[in-house]
Amino acid sequence: MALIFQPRWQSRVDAVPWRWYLVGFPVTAARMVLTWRKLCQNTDLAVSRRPGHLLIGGEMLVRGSALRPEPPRLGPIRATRTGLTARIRLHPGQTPMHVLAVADSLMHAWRVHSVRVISPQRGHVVVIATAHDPLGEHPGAMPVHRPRLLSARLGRTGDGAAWHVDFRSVPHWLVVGATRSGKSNWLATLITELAPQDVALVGIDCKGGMELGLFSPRLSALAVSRTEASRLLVALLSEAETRMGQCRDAGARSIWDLPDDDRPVPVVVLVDEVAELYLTDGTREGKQEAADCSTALLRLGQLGAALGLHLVVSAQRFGSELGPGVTALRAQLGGRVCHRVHDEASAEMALGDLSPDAVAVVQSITEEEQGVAVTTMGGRWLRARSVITTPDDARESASQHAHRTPRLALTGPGLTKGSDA
Ligand SMILES: Nc1ncnc2c1ncn2[C@@H]1O[C@H](COP(=O)(O)OP(=O)(O)OP(=O)(O)O)[C@@H](O)[C@H]1O
Repeated sequence: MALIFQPRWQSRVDAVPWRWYLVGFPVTAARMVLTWRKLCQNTDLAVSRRPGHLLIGGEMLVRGSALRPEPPRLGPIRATRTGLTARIRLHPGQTPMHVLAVADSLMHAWRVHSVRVISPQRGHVVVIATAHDPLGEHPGAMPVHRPRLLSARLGRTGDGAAWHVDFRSVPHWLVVGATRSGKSNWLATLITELAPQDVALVGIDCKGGMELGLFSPRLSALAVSRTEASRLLVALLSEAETRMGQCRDAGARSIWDLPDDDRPVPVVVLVDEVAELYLTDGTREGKQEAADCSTALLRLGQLGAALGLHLVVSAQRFGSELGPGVTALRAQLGGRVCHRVHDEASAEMALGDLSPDAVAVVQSITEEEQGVAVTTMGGRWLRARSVITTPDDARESASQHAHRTPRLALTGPGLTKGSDA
């Protein structure tokens, strides 16, 4: 394999979107200035002013400027890496909602991919335009970065920023998507990002371990059937109780308040296709196992955040039809990622309780947009796309970081230990 060394300055220069700065931006800015008056007239953003002087005599005489609708003042237009920003001074009586209402017209007139409107100061709005859909391109490899513990960079968001998942701020996640929508790739990217960190990874993959088995060397435990999953979840609950006792003895409210040397390793529990845990074969044992799994997952969701036990649950559908406890578990999974889904109900289950607007956006994701998802971030929703992690990348990362796999006292009889799977 030939290694090509590239100086750091050169990679920085290559990363600058020169074409946009030199050609795209000047053309778009000129288009904005030239079409501004007409655009405002057509969208009712322009308002008519009274003429300057009005004099009425015996024989009527009217003086003053003709009634000409005045557009709001378009301030400086600045280029950004992904598009541009422009400041607009509103007329008296106008609010940011007036500009927001015509965002679609701005998008078409300026020929940009999307337009957002924010109001950093009363009487002004800033329009943020994105030139091209950053999620439409192949996401490519992510630049090397030093992740914060329990944080992972998964790809890019629709406004061109890095897509981060941080378990310290959002402890549990639900990942929904139809088949071939990109859920497994998302999980694989997450695991690849967490693998170099001092974190224990535990897998539950009741489809025989076909997805998470790739990461066996880096998993502290892997359950590949519902019976194993039920035992593993019980073992995790007893780990939660041990941690609770440890925190209680030290007078700490969470493991993060414990001294560094005493702090137990954070655990991320990854559940691939959670429906497999809930579906029963009708037997008494099957029903009992499903109920045990449901209760244990719910308790982990309720207790885990402070104890460094985190859940990532992936599902094609995640609704009350799976069984009792699902809606309560969903309420614990504050982080949401919803890929393309088959029906509105699935989008509603994933995002409806957090953001009704996002449900419509999920339904616009096409089959070609594999890996594109709508996610919640800092109280708002965003479109985002994960980078591609191939099975080879997954295997390589797992074996490269296998030595970091913490030993947890979780493996009971019948449980598949990660490195033996
Ligand atoms: N971020 C992405 N960008 C481009 N292609 C992607 C992305 N994520 C996934 N894909 C492609 O989409 C296909 C399906 O992805 P994946 O296996 O992750 O879907 P899935 O939702 O897990 O499907 P299933 O439920 O059937 O396992 C793969 O061929 C993968 O290469």
